Amino acid sequence: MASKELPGLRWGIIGCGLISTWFVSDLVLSRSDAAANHTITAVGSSSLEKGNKFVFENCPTQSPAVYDSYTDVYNDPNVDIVYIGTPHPLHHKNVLDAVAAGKHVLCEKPMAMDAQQGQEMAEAARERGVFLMEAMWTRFFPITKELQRLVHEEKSIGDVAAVWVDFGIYMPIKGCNPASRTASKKLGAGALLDIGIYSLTWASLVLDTTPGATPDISANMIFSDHEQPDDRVDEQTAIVLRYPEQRAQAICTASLLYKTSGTFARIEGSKGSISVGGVAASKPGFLIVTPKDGEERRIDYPVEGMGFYYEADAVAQDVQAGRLENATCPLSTTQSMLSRMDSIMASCGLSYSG
Ligand SMILES: NC(=O)C1=CN([C@@H]2O[C@H](COP(=O)(O)OP(=O)(O)OC[C@H]3O[C@@H](n4cnc5c(N)ncnc54)[C@H](OP(=O)(O)O)[C@@H]3O)[C@@H](O)[C@H]2O)C=CC1
Ligand SMILES: O=C1OC[C@@H](O)[C@H](O)[C@H]1O
Repeated sequence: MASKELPGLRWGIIGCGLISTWFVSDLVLSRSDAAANHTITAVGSSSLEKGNKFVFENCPTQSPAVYDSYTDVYNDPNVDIVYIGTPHPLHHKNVLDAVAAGKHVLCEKPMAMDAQQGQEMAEAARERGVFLMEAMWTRFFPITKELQRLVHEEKSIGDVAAVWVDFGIYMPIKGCNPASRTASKKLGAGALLDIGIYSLTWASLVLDTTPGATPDISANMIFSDHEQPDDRVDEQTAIVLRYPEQRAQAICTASLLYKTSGTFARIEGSKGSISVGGVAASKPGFLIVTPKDGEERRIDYPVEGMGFYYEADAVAQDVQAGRLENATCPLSTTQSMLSRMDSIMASCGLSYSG
């Protein structure tokens, strides 16, 4: 009975790859704490066979229209919002096409390949009057909100002086299928854009306390060993962010050469420290709060499924309320992350253009 009062959202999914399988499985998960009702009404894929298999395997309780084109999803009147699960270099076109058809959009991370693309996408959505958000799901976990409350509201570790964040996943470029998005530069391969974005996000969650303020950034990359310099992408990236006014710094790393185990972030403050751990820096699971003059405590946050429904529920509430952006992941934040990645890539000599 109660679920009838929840906002309902009808999703069109484009791209039937890995992330879309995770996302729709979570959308259709039966949950006691659901804050929205999600229906998958359309799926767009490169082939009908792939689209039908995707539905059968990941959301068999749904009866979406399955199309062998993305355009049909954008034009389907039964779709409120398009979820974009294609490789990053396609996001710009996919978002602009969906927006032009008047659809709201949730687009996988990174929303764009650079800040200029991001700006164009944001402007297009604003002009068309539709909702747009980057699917930075990590920001929506209850544990992430609790960390922010502890650091910024309760000030449980005092003034923060340093943040370390590491996202390592064992996915060396040479071990991947050269045609896959995790190896091919044309499809956006590289550690910074794929996983470094999460390390930068955690640093931002803790240290971006003044709206519009930008840290000084320096960075270094270790590149894949392609023979042609133009084909190389970063296999490891190390970034230093300095916030001189706050007397604070962050060290953010991303690597495709090892898997980070357990704790992936540590925040040091004048009154103690907080460590954050979990499956990976994209999916946090526990906090360890260590006050200088108190007892250490560990707080666990188990989630059902993967946890993509937190962002999806938030989006459904925004759309129902007529908001065009989400307060937890506004377009200005996406833009700021894209600008930081632009400057990191430029300083390290990595370019995806052309
Ligand atoms: N939030 C998260 O935790 C995660 C986010 N991601 C993000 O999602 C995006 C997709 O990643 P992932 O699902 O791993 O990628 P996959 O390669 O597994 O899937 C991408 C899908 O995009 C479609 N596609 C359209 N054009 C192309 C093309 N030229 N080459 C390849 N695929 C194409 C294909 O679907 P079809 O044939 O059906 O059209 C393909 O299956 C990335 O931007 C990535 O950063 C990825 C993993 C986890
Ligand atoms: O969470 C993640 O882990 C694996 C990556 O390849 C992916 O894109 C990222 O979002």
